[in-house]
Amino acid sequence: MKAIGLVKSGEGLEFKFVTPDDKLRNGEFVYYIYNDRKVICRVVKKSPLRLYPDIYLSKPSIDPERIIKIMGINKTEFELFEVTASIIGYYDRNLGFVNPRVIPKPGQKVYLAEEEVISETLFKKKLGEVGSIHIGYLLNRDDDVPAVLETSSIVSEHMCILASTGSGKSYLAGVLVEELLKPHNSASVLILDPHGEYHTLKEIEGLDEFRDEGYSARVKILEKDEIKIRLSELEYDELLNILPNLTDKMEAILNSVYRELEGTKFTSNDLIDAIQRRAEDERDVTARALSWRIRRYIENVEIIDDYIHISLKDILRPGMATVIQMSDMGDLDQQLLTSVILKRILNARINAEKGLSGEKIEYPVFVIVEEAHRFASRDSKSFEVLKTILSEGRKFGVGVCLISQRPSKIDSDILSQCMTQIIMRIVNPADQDNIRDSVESIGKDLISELPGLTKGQALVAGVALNTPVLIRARKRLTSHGGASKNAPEIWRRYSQGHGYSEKTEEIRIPAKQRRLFWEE
Ligand SMILES: Nc1ncnc2c1ncn2[C@@H]1O[C@H](COP(=O)(O)OP(=O)(O)OP(=O)(O)O)[C@@H](O)[C@H]1O
Repeated sequence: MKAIGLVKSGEGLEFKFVTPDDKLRNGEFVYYIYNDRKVICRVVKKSPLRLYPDIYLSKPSIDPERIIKIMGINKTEFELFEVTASIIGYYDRNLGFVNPRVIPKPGQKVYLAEEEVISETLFKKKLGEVGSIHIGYLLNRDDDVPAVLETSSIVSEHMCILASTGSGKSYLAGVLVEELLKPHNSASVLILDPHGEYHTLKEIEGLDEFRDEGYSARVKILEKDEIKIRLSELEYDELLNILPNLTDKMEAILNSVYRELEGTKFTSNDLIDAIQRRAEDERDVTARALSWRIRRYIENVEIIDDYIHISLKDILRPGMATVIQMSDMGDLDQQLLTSVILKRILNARINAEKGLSGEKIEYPVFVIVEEAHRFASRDSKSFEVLKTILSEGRKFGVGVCLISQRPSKIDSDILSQCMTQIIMRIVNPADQDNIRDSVESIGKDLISELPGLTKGQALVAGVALNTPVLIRARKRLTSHGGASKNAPEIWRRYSQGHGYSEKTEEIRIPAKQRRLFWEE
């Protein structure tokens, strides 16, 4: 235990101490002793104790240190810092952080929190422990002090990764999936990937870190043609959403035929036949117009099929991540698919937990939704189901990680249910305000760090750890599928006649993995 400074004064929940340590940074953790307990504090401000008089600084050609020497002033005074620290509290296993409400006395020693103190107090889980996620390292340390999240908290109480574009969100999400697929988690993960950034996770299958006795993590990549939703699985509102400009009369007919066929595995022809049966005669304009719309629109939505249906058991399994690549789909298809899949996952979990009949998934599931503002805004077709999962999913073990560069577009009720937040560099002022409002647990001092973060750095807060920390993401074990393109490099290769090939090797999907659906 080595003291780094002595307390100067204090008030309320903050105190000041003086230190010669020029490496101590904002956000760093220090402690003082109270009743034999280590009271953890966060450095929130640091400034030189004594400033050089302006006159010394007016001549850049003369080193101010020389002037001080000539004048016989003690130089060390100018090398001391006054640091303001905010008290977090001592850590109690049952109560969490307890603020002793006693500020340290002037002259009392302040210590830099050692790695063991940090891992015991800031994080709920130890590195490599069952149910732990090694997300990165503390940002304010030169040495690698691991930052660890608790898996069960993110699955039961959801999380979000928010940042401006290019800040490293999907890179970090890749780290998260890697951790979830390590043997000590063996999670069941589904990734809804609208940009095709996660296929490189397939490399996991070739790495030793994801194997253990009897365990070997799997990653499935599903492309557009491999994903189908049976028409009869759509709810009435979803069906209505696909058919534009229905008159009231058409809507009334559609509603009544839907109710008639509900619960059966009906096809678009069954719908049309039922409409015709209701028509007054063969020339009934409304029935003909409605039938035409069904042929024109429903049969054109590529992911909807009369017979084939994606089987949840094929895509959700412990120790497996499935990436649904939606990059070749239109917006409507992406939202419908998200809505239907999430609804079925929730229902299958409810069925399993409550012992009801129907499709069941017996284990918790973690779903990563990239570009979440497109799926969790009020006008999205998948809004309702996401809202339900975010508010009720915890009871049934359906966890969600929302990833977005436009958090202000995500419905605030949904965002406020993400009880663990990873926030990276955010430049847009509207998004900064939105985060300040929706993330109560983070103090102003930490929010003010956001614009200054660089790629891969993040503020992590919420229930998966004991107190907010600034981190740098750990290095990925797999390559990153969303790496920024180096345009001049590519142009030069082309112009020099070498052509261009991505560095990342093509990820081969084994033939047996294509057997994903069942046909009835
Ligand atoms: N921790 C990191 N270490 C090294 N490189 C990183 C790290 N995080 C991100 N990068 C690199 O930065 C670039 C942008 O990262 P990433 O694709 O994760 O950003 P993003 O926030 O998801 O952007 P977008 O919103 O455009 O999808 C990539 O080239 C990635 O390889």
